Amino acid sequence: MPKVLISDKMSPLAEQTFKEAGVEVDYKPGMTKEELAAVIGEYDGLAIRSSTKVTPTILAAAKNLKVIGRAGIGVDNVDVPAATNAGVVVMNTPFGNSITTAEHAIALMLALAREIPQANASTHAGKWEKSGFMGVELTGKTLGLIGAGNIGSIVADRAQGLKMKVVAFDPFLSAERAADLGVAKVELDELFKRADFITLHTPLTDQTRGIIGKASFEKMKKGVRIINCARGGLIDEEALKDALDSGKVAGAALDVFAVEPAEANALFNHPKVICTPHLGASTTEAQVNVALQVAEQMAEYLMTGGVTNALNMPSVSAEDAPKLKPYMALAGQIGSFAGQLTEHGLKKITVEYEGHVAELNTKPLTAAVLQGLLSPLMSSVNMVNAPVIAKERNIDVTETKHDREGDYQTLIKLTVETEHQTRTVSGTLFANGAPRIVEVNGVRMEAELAPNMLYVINNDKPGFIGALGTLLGHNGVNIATFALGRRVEGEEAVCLVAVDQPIKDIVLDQLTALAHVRQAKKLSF
Ligand SMILES: NC(=O)C1=CN([C@@H]2O[C@H](COP(=O)(O)OP(=O)(O)OC[C@H]3O[C@@H](n4cnc5c(N)ncnc54)[C@H](O)[C@@H]3O)[C@@H](O)[C@H]2O)C=CC1
Ligand SMILES: O=C(O)C(=O)COP(=O)(O)O
Repeated sequence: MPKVLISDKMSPLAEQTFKEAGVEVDYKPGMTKEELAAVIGEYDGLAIRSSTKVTPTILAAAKNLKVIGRAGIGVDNVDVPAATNAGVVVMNTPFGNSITTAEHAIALMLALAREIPQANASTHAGKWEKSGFMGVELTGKTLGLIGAGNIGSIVADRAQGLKMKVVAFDPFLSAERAADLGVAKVELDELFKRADFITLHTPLTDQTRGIIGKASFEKMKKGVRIINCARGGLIDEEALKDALDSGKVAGAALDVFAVEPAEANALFNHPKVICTPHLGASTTEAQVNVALQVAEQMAEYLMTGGVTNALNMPSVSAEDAPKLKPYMALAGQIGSFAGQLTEHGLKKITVEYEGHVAELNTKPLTAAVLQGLLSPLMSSVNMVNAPVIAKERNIDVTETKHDREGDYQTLIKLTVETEHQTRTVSGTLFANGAPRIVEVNGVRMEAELAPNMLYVINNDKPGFIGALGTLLGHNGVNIATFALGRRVEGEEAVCLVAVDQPIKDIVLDQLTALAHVRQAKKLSF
């Protein structure tokens, strides 16, 4: 039974959902990083929010880990490239808390406009400062939206309900989408120039870190108000403090901070700053959504291989997972077959899908082909990291689907180009789901792959098969199945032999020395 650790505070529904799906679960929020490193080796899955930091050290200790599930959106607390290299799927729940977070941004904008937290504190203190809190109206004001994705779009919609004009900067926002949202797509400097309020809704990346800094404040309107419910590192906090002190910025509302938990911060206690402790996603509704969804997604992956909302692997629906399963085995075998024969640097890999298989989601199959192909050549390759490894090594990977009717109802063909040669191998599935190799280097055959196999290229001459059988027999190796094919009579032939005993190197040397043998290799599956 797979075992999952929930290491951040999460709705009890997550635990319940795991149990109902047949997954063992431990709920231990608030562990130190040392405590986490000490226990993570026991688990197949790790469910987190934003507190747990999944570092390379944690991943190195996570010997059994297969999936990390983020009950929420941002995964900047997970070293995703390190997880990918370790073959761990990272998934999030991209929509479960978006409405709630957008509402928090709107709430902070209203609170900023009317200084509600400050007025509240003053009134509780018995000061009755009626003239001390002169606010501004939102109606007719311009809201500058940095990032118009899921949350930014909801903020734009709600802001228009408040009769604001919305301008958006998002390099990936199309003109059509901007028109649908009713926002004006602008460049960042133009946004700074026009906005009365600015709200941030981008992930924290190398491009967005410090997107609001010293130089940006100089381009803004005097009296601008800034809201950040995305990630702390997006704003240079020191520069913001200076801009608040100079009066350039009239107020800032921050839910997120460069360092969290933020127990000390240059902006704390500033009279123009409103703070909440990363509460954007903290509503009953959002926490139910993300807890249920993350547990369902993780359990599905661990129990069926279905993949939803993964950041480092193609999706596989629960419906597709059983259909893909026999093809995964075939794809892996074809890849492994070619990989075991590869002796030179890989340049180009083409995977062609024909017939029934072409109607399926072939992305995971290509990943399985790559895993099979690269595994004999390097250690620790799996479906998650194989496409990344291929890319890092400049191996050109192409996937093609053919509509055409071929000789087989379903076929996967792999072409591998190395610095020295091109090799092909094709396979099909029989009606019972059993994989068969049906072509090698243009030679047709029908071979079932077994744990111990011999691959021989020989001249198509009388006497060869007899000599091979005699040699194996003399060495106590029993032949289980024998597949043979050739393109042209008397020329090159390919022979695939399944044997019941592993073949010793000395037998392979004798075989290579037989007349008419061009190449002989042991293969294992
Ligand atoms: N405070 C909180 O509790 C919560 C914070 N968040 C954070 O909110 C942020 C936004 O989340 P979503 O809207 O769901 O993400 P999303 O992925 O749907 O949208 C992000 C948008 O940012 C845009 N973007 C990327 N690079 C950009 C750049 N250099 N300049 C301008 N725009 C850029 C993208 O094109 C995309 O449209 C994330 O950082 C997420 O972690 C999300 C949920 C709760
Ligand atoms: O979903 C996100 O990106 C969030 O920032 C929410 O964080 P949390 O789960 O509340 O710690």
